Amino acid sequence: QKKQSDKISPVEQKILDQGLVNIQTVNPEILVELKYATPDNFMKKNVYGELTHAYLQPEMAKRLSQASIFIQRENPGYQLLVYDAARPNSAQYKLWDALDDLKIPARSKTQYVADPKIGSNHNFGCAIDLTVVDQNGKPLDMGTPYDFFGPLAYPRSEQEMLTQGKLTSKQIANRNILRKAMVKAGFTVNTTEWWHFDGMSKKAARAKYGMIK
Ligand SMILES: C[C@@H](N)C(=O)N[C@H](C)C(=O)O
Ligand SMILES: [Zn+2]
Repeated sequence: QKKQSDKISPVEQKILDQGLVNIQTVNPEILVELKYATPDNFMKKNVYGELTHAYLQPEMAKRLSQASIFIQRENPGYQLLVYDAARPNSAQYKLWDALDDLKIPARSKTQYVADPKIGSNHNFGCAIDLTVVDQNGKPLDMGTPYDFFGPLAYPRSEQEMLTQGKLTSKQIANRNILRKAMVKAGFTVNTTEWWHFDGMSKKAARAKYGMIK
């Protein structure tokens, strides 16, 4: 992973002013590759501008740090790699609109991107997208890439995918390494995205925190 610049941009200063923290200041062992701040994402463009660090609410960052410590203790050499954390609601609209270009039917859109009018837990600094890397810094094989929008990525469909020979037991075991650490730290699993974890319900996040615009 590339060394991130230490410079704090105005958009990031606003996020810090809302009380969020840079997760790498809480635990520098957590790796970050903010996909939406690069063209390497499903929209093939940077939609984050000068937001290049991963921010979370302090209690979420603390829990993520616990998950990282757990992963490293149980699997020496492995580390968490964060793909996304706090996401401005303005970017949520861009993700939502981009699903139309992928021809995702309107009725299925919320399985993959939360409706920006309601807001995603990412918009409150209470959700994380991440994977695990091995001792060589290589992401574990989870059966699909990040933001693969379809049943192969659904935790709820893993047994079916295994039976159909579309996922291997090793790929499911790799997902379980990530899930075990995140659940132990108090996060909940998303049924349609193996990489996405929530720290609380959307209702609770909205009641407790302000939206990142
Ligand atoms: C788009 C994907 N990375 C994601 O985070 N989806 C969830 C459902 C969200 O937008 O909250
Ligand atoms: Zn997510």
